[in-house]
Amino acid sequence: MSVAVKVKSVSKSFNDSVILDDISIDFYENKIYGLLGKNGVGKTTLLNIITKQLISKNGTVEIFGQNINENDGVLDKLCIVREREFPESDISIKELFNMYSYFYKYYDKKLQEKLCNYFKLDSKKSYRKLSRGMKSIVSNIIGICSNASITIFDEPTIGLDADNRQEFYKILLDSYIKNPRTIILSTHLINEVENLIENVVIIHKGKVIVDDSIDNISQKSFYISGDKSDLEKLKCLKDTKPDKSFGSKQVYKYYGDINEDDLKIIESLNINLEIMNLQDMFVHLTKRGEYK
Ligand SMILES: Nc1ncnc2c1ncn2[C@@H]1O[C@H](COP(=O)(O)OP(=O)(O)OP(=O)(O)O)[C@@H](O)[C@H]1O
Repeated sequence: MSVAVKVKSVSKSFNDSVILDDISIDFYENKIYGLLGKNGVGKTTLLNIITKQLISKNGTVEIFGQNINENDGVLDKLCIVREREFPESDISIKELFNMYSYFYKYYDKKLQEKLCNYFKLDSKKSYRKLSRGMKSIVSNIIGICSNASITIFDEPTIGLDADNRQEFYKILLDSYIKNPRTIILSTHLINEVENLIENVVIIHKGKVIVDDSIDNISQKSFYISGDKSDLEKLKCLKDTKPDKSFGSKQVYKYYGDINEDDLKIIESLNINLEIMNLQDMFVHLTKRGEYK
């Protein structure tokens, strides 16, 4: 499997505040990634560096093995869309679509028309006059129809109602099945993408703290519950606090490998092990100190 985007030792600071600290990530070809992180962690900054809209202090970005600073041409393989991508000029939606269809070699005009009808988008309308949600729909149509080898959606469902959010993910998956490519979804709405993404990258405090497949992650993410006196015997929970306590019962969230000794204790005592969902795992790994 070849690497579509290679981020190697990238760092970025703004006004002496380190946002990305020596980050390295391989985004593989034809996989769907979830890029996750709390507000202000640097997801957009990273995407801007990958798309050369921002220069990093050090490190390199390669697209299909080509350094973006040495070969501008490789950026043609990449499409990034976000709600605020387009200037607030009086350009019509149709003109915007035409611009993109001209730029992307495999742009799917037929699908664009189908999606415009489906979302009741009048392409003669000025982009500026669209609602926030409709602007997101325009961006998403461009991203899907671009058929770019690497397509990046930065918060694609901002402003969309629940129905349109579901529809977007369905259409994206359908398009991906017909034409597999590397898709990076940067989002806060983790529950929505959990069944769509194959790999997860989590950025926290300037570092990549998780870069793994959903399958591997689900084998390491657990709710562990039982009697306090039994749970105290587990080494993996040492120095951690329970998430919930009810009388003598406790529930812990745990991310990591469980050693053989702990597994034996779990089996022999009445300790319950359940797979934790991605959102809870994310919150668990990125939680801040107690609010006082
Ligand atoms: N041009 C800039 N000048 C100064 N600071 C910036 C600039 N761009 C981003 N930042 C700061 O860098 C940090 C990371 O911002 P970024 O937009 O990359 O975060 P994010 O993870 O995408 O956040 P969110 O999820 O809230 O959109 C923030 O503290 C932001 O204020």
